[in-house]
Amino acid sequence: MTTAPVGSVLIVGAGLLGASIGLCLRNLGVETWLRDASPTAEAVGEDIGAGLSERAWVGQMPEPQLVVVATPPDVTVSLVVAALEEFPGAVVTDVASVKGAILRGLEATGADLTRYVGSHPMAGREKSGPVAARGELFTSMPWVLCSSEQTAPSARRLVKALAVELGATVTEMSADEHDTTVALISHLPQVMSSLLASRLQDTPLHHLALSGQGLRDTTRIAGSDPGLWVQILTANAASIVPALHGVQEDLQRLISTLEAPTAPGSRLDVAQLIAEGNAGQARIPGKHGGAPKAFAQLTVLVDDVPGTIAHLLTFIGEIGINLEDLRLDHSPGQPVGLAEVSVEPNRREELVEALTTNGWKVVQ
Ligand SMILES: NC(=O)c1ccc[n+]([C@@H]2O[C@H](COP(=O)([O-])OP(=O)(O)OC[C@H]3O[C@@H](n4cnc5c(N)ncnc54)[C@H](O)[C@@H]3O)[C@@H](O)[C@H]2O)c1
Ligand SMILES: O=C(O)C(=O)C[C@]1(C(=O)O)C=C[C@@H](O)C=C1
Repeated sequence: MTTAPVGSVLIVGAGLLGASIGLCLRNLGVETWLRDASPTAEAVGEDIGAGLSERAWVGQMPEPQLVVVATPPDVTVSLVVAALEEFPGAVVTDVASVKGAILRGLEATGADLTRYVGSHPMAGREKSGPVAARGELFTSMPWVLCSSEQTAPSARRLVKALAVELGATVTEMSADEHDTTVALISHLPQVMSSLLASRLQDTPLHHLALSGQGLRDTTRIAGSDPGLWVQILTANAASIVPALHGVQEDLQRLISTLEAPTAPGSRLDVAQLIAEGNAGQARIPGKHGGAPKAFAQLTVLVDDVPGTIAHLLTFIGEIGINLEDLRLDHSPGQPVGLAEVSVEPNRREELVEALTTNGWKVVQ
């Protein structure tokens, strides 16, 4: 990709997102520098191989071709403006989870935004900081680009090339369309997960010990950073509130129905509500951003000893079957794990046979 960064890249904010971008760029051989308000985050970023710490290499950082601001949303406007001023030859992007408030904040400063492109990788984790960074975080994940009326085509091309180089799939839309979209597909899930998990605060531990995968699936992102999410939710409140009203209506409907569960029509109403969930869930696209696709699953029993999962994955690769997804679980109190493997439906039978013939125990 000829338009990908060939000069150096400066990442401002060496946390989860910044260090993940750095790890990936370094793997691609791009000279990458890290700047963080926290000296520790900057040093850890360098230690994990996400880039060179500006503090540790005083005066040695060249003028970057691209600056990526990967800090919390509430400091993003001032850092973008500062980067545009400090590096007059560089394109500047940010990766904040809200785009409208940031664009309006930037416009209000009167800064020349021809070299600025807002962006948002739709990939992340419920953890913060450089230690949680992953070089492959963006592989096959969507990355939204929000150019403004002022954005120069060359700036847009460079940031698009960055996302593509990091393995992401680029979608372009206005900042406002972005914010309405993420209110439903990212911000509402965070709120629902947090509200659900908050119900567990007083639950006795021996009750929680019975939790199955359902609770884990629906509460993973409840572990997210409150400091970051207070900024995201308040900055996008105007788009989130209508989505919350929709949930409120459905909740009220369910409460009323379950208050009279045997009344005529109640069972149908409950079934309808669950079916509406089925219909929504089936519309979520699969891997690679393609059309929704149902993969076939099978569960393999794996000994809880080092290297077993690696053996299993190598075996699947060697017989020429593409692993579409993998989920690991543990049998409570047992020295075995359960590896749930997803493959193309037409390869499932072949895989089950190959695994069983070669001594693996397929349990489902
Ligand atoms: N966490 C996610 O899943 C995710 C996904 C996509 C986008 N984002 C966006 O990416 C941005 C960063 O999120 P994160 O999860 O990496 O957070 P993080 O807390 O892991 O990292 C943020 C880093 O920014 C640094 N920082 C704060 N103020 C600074 C300043 N004034 N100057 C320089 N550095 C400063 C912090 O010290 C920290 O190291 C946010 O805007 C967030 O909305 C997050
Ligand atoms: O997987 C997760 O931990 C996330 O929720 C990441 C997620 C998302 O909603 O997809 C969360 C917020 C970001 O702005 C982008 C990505």
